[in-house]
Amino acid sequence: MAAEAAPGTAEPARARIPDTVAGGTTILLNGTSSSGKSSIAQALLGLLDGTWFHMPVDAFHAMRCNRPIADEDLQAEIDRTSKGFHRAVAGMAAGGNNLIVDYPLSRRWRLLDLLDLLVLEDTALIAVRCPLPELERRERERGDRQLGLAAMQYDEVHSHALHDFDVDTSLLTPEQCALRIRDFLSDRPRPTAFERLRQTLRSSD
Ligand SMILES: Nc1ncnc2c1ncn2[C@@H]1O[C@H](COP(=O)(O)OP(=O)(O)OP(=O)(O)O)[C@@H](O)[C@H]1O
Repeated sequence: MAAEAAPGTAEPARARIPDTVAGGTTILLNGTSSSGKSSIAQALLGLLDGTWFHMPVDAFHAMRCNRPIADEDLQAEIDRTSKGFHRAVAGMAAGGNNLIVDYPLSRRWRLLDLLDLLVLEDTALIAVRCPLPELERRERERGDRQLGLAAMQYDEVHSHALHDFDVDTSLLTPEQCALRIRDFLSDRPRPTAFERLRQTLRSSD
């Protein structure tokens, strides 16, 4: 696809930043590794009206150079990438884009940071749930994830308890989950989970 729809003006003084209306929707799929976030995101891309972007945090980790990282530096490296990812998501949303964000809130600071960056009323927080034995079965079957990763994330990922909508991928296919999320989006209650979480988790600020 062309990167430009039509040539822009060559005259710098006449250049204008396009007035893209913000107010797109951000769907945040929060679940452990192997819970089925990417599969649901792919199904949603084919289902939702309008233009949507799938933003998985994995794509940002994949951009990193291959230089080895010392064990003691690994967490700082992951945190830096996560922090940058949050701001990239917020930037795409600020441009007026609709987003499907595929991301485990496996550390509390990630949620707190996103509560400060995203437009609370435009964000739909979806819990992608799956029982641990099934997650471990998927991990073994796919073979491309560290064994035990889902178990490590399991307790923290949904620990703030509050979401706008839940799906259980041990009971539904990705397509069924996507259909339910689409139906939920067509009539979203307010305040959103993000609005309520901001109120409770940030009330001491
Ligand atoms: N609803 C489902 N029912 C059965 N299997 C599923 C379902 N959703 C995903 N899977 C399988 O589980 C595995 C992980 O799926 P997926 O990559 O979508 O998860 P993920 O949450 O994005 O994982 P990660 O965060 O590790 O990238 C895949 O092998 C996929 O086929």
